[in-house]
Amino acid sequence: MSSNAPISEGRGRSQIYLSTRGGASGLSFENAVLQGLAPDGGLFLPSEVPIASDWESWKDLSYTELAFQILSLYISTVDIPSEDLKNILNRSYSTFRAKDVTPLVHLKDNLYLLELFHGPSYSFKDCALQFLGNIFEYFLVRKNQGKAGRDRHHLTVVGATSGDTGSAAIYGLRGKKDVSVFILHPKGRISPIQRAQMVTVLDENVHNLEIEGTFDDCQDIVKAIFGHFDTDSSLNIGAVNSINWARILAQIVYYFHSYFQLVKTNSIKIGEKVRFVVPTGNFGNILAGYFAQRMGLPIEKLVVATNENDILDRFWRSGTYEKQPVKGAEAEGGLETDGVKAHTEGCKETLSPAMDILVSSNFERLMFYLAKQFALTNGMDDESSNKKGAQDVASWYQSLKTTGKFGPVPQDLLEIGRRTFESERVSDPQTVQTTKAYYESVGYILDPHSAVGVTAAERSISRAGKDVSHISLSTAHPAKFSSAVGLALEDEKDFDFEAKVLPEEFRGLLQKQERLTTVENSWEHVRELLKKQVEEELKAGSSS
Ligand SMILES: Cc1ncc(COP(=O)(O)O)c(C=O)c1O
Ligand SMILES: N[C@@H](CCOP(=O)(O)O)C(=O)O
Repeated sequence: MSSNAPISEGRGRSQIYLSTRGGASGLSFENAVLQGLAPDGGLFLPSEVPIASDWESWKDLSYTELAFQILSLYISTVDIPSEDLKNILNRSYSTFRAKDVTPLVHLKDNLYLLELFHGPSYSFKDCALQFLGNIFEYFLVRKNQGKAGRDRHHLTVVGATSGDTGSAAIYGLRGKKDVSVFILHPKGRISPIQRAQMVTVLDENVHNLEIEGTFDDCQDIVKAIFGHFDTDSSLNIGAVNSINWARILAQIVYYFHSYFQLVKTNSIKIGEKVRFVVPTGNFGNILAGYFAQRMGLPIEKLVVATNENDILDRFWRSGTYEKQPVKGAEAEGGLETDGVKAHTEGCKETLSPAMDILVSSNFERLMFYLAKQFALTNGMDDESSNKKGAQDVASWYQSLKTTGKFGPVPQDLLEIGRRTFESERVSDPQTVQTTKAYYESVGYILDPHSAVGVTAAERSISRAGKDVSHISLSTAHPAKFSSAVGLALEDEKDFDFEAKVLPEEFRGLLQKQERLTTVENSWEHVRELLKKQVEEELKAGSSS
């Protein structure tokens, strides 16, 4: 394993972090992870994407050995010594129910499904959040050695969820010392099981806040809190959403792992190109695929699969990134879902609620790279292209904030992106149809997000042909979305949700004791609540 990235300051440049908006550079992995969001509102990125020139030699590694090889390219041994990183990875994936961590299932012909939901909370978020929980703990233990009471570094984690990040983060951080966790979710807009997975966790360091609004409102509140936190505050705010670089990093692993699984079953020869299809909301999962490709994995295309909240699909078609109210549900034969069926302020409630997102955080990271590559093709050197990329991103995101849109971006820049990305928009009726079709033809029960992906994969196959293998990412277990799955399969003769879908862990969950707070849709309000609660926890901690 090696990286052809040049070395500076004794580390690979891929182990030093900068902000997409140019306001921060030279950060260590530890600082990038603990800060979460850059002070200029940008997102952290490695200064360079490492090329793994001998990635093929990783073929027979176990999931955690592979994770170690990949993560070592981005984390210096100063940040985490190798033995410690290996231990953290072993612990993070020991909680998964599948031996392979992320098994690959053959659906039909050249279509494979990558099951990412075998972690504790039954969604793909566990693949990164078990790891993030453990590295937060690792950094805190190191910082707090020999310290007591108020001198200890306390991390206040604030996250927004449309249903899955919340429970994965809570499971990764519950009961951990020196951490308080606050998770914001949109009231009535997540499935009953997703809600119960969060609000029935009664550990004292876990706080669920429900907001009258959409996921984007929750995400905006989180970003505002990061942007406005008083510098003299005792609170060190940490991020669990995919704005945190560690989330993206850990997700790169399963792109390589699933590729090797195809090689090992002789479905492809090593070096052959494949397509990945990714149900997309905040653009974190598919961005990890982009890193895998840049590192050398033979990916022909990454297919973005959106539901009817389709800002990304519209971007790939037009080059303009624009928040826009979607048409009425009735116009497309919209269907009642796990929550409310109406849509407010442009965000429609669909059968795949975790993807009901208007603005995709991580798209900013991709835009940085596209702007940078565009600048390189125009003759700029590496340093100037970094500056130009950051300037473009800062101005696009300023425009998004003030006008609700940016673009159209230059056509040549869009074409650079289109070399790697394609996109598909999948409606609710199409999601239902695919769920039914796969149940009837191969007996597989897809969750609605994975059904969005498989629908997009079928369209991609019709373009790319039968010779290109497709790996479609399955992002959640169907039991989390009983109404949507029931809606698709209720007429099937032998379908029995309780017997065929519901895991033991979910039985009785909806009847358990709950703890949550309803909060006004205002970041100032949430900040005050946070400060008060953390102060109480710190007082209790220093007196115990
Ligand atoms: C089940 C499920 N599928 C897909 C997505 C979209 O993933 P991403 O936000 O990484 O694009 C999410 C959440 O974001 C999710 O919870
Ligand atoms: N779908 C997510 C939304 C948050 O995305 P993240 O990947 O940025 O944490 C969820 O389920 O919460």
